[in-house]
Amino acid sequence: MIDLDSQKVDLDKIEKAVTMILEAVGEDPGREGLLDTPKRVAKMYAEIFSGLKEDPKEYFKTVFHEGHEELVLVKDIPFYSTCEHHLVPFFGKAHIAYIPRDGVVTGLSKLARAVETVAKRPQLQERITSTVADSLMETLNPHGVYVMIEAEHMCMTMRGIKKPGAKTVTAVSRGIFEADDVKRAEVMTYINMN
Ligand SMILES: Nc1nc2c(ncn2[C@@H]2O[C@H](COP(=O)(O)OP(=O)(O)OP(=O)(O)O)[C@@H](O)[C@H]2O)c(=O)[nH]1
Ligand SMILES: [Zn+2]
Repeated sequence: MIDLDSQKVDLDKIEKAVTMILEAVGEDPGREGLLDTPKRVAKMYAEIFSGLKEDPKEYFKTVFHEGHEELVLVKDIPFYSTCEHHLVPFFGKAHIAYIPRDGVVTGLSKLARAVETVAKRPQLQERITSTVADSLMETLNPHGVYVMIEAEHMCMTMRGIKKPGAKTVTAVSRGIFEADDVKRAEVMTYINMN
């Protein structure tokens, strides 16, 4: 499904950059505890940015014909992403709803896989929200898609304005959810339900 050859990340380049950062902040990259750090960080970046060369739309090619034309909602999907402005984490939960057209549904896990792929890039919360919604609209052509993401940004918590606990909510409505206030209110009720 995904071309693994295109996944190559320049680990050596990251290692050199991390060594330079350590030197620049006044650390000694040669001390015992830091010896393997550039290598570890390179591996970590390859992992947390692995979504850059993946296409979330690929997942929605797994479809079933179920005759179900009512709401499908997968909620509370945990995710971890990286803020593109500061390269520190932001994390939270994604909720994805859609109303299938002609009974075409995708695998439930594929919704979570799409979030995972899109989150594993240098990101903005708004872009994760709209990319997931648009990928689903473009592949499944459902009557509508509603995506809501709630997250805490470490760049607002551990540095800068330092407001731990502040939550950012982003939501995107496509298709019927844009036009139909009742449908949108219904899905928001389900998302807020325990
Ligand atoms: N819209 C949006 N902004 C984000 C996201 N993640 C981080 N930011 C913001 O990006 C902005 C970058 O602002 P700058 O003034 O360029 O950078 P800065 O001086 O480090 O800003 P402060 O965080 O206010 O200290 C900050 O306001 C962050 O809160 C996100 O997912 N979406
Ligand atoms: Zn940030």
